[in-house]
Amino acid sequence: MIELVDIAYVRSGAADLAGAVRFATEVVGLEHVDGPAGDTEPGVAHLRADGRHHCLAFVEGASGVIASAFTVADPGALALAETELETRGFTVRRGDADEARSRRVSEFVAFDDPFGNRIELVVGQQTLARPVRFGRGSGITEFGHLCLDAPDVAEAHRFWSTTFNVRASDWIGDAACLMRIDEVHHKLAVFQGERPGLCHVNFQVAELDDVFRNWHHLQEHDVVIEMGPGRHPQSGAVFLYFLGPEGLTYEYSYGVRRITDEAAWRPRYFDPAERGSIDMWLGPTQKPVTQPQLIPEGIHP
Ligand SMILES: CC(C)c1ccc(C(=O)O)c(O)c1O
Ligand SMILES: [Fe+2]
Repeated sequence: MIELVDIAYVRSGAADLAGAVRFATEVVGLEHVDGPAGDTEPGVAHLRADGRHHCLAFVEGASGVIASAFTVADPGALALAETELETRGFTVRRGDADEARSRRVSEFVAFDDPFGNRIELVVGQQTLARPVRFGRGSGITEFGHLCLDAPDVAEAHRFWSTTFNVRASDWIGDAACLMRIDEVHHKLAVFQGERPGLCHVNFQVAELDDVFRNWHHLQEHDVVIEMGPGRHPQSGAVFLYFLGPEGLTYEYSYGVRRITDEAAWRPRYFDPAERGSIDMWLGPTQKPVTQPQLIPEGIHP
């Protein structure tokens, strides 16, 4: 069993790098770490939401998700994870020094989950001591969760829960499974989708008011709102999903549940056909747009 400590980052290709960064900073509110005072790496932009050096990196090139990353405790745990994955039949590749540097980690390995989502396990993710210089006052407090697509959600849960310390917190029938790796109701979700890809990235905001202020801001900037404002009965969070450039769906949410009594929690099964199973406020719901998984030839960017 491989112990994940936290989510680390999402790495995405961007056909229009400047446009993707502009949206992430001016609309979403993230910090562009490599801005005027930052260290620059040609063709790569790092976006920050919390203590992590970045939680989103755009790499100039074809649109699509390159990888979704999780931290493990230390180099020993990474070496054990590498062996464990290979024993289970996965092809695991060690990132080289330049790739690790670009990810601001000391070491990482990459493999594809059984559905073709590229996953990276990292150690030594860089923390920045200085406060986040948010691009706008959207109220972001942290990178909340990431959601992947898989054609068979039950099978995806089987993979994640038997390979990693990942537990189901709640199910939305065969449409989605919300999974935790710590007290937070979910840091990983899987949504049913034909092909691998990134369903969305989530950012927690400080106040309920932030969700509604952001909603107005998005509307003023003609951003496509995919869902919300609404409230998920699973985590109890008030949510807002919107579509950014490069086909990347962002979610703001406020008030995610923490599961503090691990022994007492039992996953619940919501019926996706029940109105209200995704939004307790009964607003219109739709599957967020998925950013397709890029299938890199040879070396991952
Ligand atoms: C619609 C998706 C999979 C979903 C469902 C529930 C929550 C939540 O309880 O917070 C999410 O964050 C989701 O992204
Ligand atoms: Fe979400």
